[in-house]
Amino acid sequence: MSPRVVLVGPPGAGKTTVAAELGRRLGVAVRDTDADVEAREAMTVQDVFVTHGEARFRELERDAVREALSTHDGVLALGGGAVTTDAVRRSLDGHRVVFLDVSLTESAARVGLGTSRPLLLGNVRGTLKKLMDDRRPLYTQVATLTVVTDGLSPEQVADHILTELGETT
Ligand SMILES: Nc1ncnc2c1ncn2[C@@H]1O[C@H](COP(=O)(O)OP(=O)(O)O)[C@@H](O)[C@H]1O
Ligand SMILES: O=C(O)C1=C[C@@H](OP(=O)(O)O)[C@@H](O)[C@H](O)C1
Ligand SMILES: [Mg+2]
Repeated sequence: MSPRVVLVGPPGAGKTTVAAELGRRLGVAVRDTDADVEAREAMTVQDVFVTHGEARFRELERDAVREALSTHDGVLALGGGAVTTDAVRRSLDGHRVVFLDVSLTESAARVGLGTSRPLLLGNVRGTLKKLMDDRRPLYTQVATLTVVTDGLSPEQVADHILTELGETT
């Protein structure tokens, strides 16, 4: 069993939102590894970071990705930092992986000043810039398709992915 498509990309790229749209269009189930970690730990991602630290979050995330890649056959959204874990990148080999790309300006606007992304607390734009610069090679490495999402609605992003993947709904 393998997901129909896996979405990667930085915070604000629209992974969670576009996964839901793709799931609706394809009529398949949707999973998000952040939600899987939250369900397993019975706390928010933010609380996992505060209580157990980022290293523990990355282990839980790695396990959630492995589990979803082998048991889920719908659409799968990863957290933005999942690709920083070597084992996650290796596990994505052979899967259909879409990199949702986004500019710093648009990502910062989408993420806003909300506190739900613990890594972005404080200087949102500066932290996002460093994180996007550092991770770009990793997103590119795992992706089988890249979609630039600036100026597109989630529905338009989903359209584009379905067309590129040769899926008709
Ligand atoms: N293509 C888009 N255009 C405009 N806003 C978007 C788009 N995709 C997502 N958003 C908004 O940006 C925010 C972050 O989206 P989300 O799906 O949580 O991103 P991610 O999971 O990649 O961090 C949400 O408020 C969402 O409604
Ligand atoms: O970029 C990151 O390291 C993170 C992104 C978040 O997911 P989204 O990319 O869905 O916001 C979430 O996994 C956590 O806050 C860490
Ligand atoms: Mg998300």
